Amino acid sequence: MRKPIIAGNWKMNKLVADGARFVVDIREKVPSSDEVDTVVCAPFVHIPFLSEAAREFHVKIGAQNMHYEESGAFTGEVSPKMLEDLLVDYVIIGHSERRQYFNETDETVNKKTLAAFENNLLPIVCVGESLDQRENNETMSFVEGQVRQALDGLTDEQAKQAVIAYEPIWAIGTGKTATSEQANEVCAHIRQVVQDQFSEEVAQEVRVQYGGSVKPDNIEELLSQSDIDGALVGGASLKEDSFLKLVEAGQNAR
Ligand SMILES: O=C(CO)COP(=O)(O)O
Repeated sequence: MRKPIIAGNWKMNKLVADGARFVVDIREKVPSSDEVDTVVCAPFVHIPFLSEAAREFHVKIGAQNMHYEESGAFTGEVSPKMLEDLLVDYVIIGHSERRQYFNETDETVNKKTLAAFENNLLPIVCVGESLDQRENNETMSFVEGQVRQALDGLTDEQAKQAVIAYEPIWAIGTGKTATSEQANEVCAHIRQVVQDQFSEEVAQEVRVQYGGSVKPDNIEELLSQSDIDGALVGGASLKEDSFLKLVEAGQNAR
């Protein structure tokens, strides 16, 4: 049985004091990580405080990006070693906003995914098609290509621990959620791709999240699907009460 994983992606929101208040407010209300993994993916400037505030509680802290090199002349970048040093647990890799606005490619996504494991970070690898691709029936082949390239070179043990977030671009921040059947169909396909690339055992363990306009009132339906193991949530993760409802749905989904 795969443990549900609910991750909030704050994107470029919240000042440090607001982020700090958020985690201090929720940390005692978050259920045990035996039941559900609860992750807050915050901008880098929040991370030193948040990882300290979350320690000894069941909130895990994630970054939203990183470089793949451990150090060097890469002005403005943050390395996986730096995140490991701050006891960060997860890192989002290849979010569609990074692919769209910051030249993230399948090749850099792969390098970052490998670098995450080398530095004791768990990657949340984002994949998903555009509206054009969906309308042209390219969803399955496009997502398959993204998954294969992202996970290329991982060992079976690493692939089992990876999290893959299926986020159709047309459903992000638009209020348009994929129907739970549409989302499940692609998540099941992703699992099949992982099975072909690695093994059935890996495919049964890898966790696949759905992301794109997930809210307290649609999450239960999404998590009731056979191949959706969690959610990666933007807008609805920014308020404490709404985020806690999402986490509660994750806890009840087991
Ligand atoms: O991009 C997302 C999470 O990474 C989804 O964002 P929304 O939940 O705001 O649609």
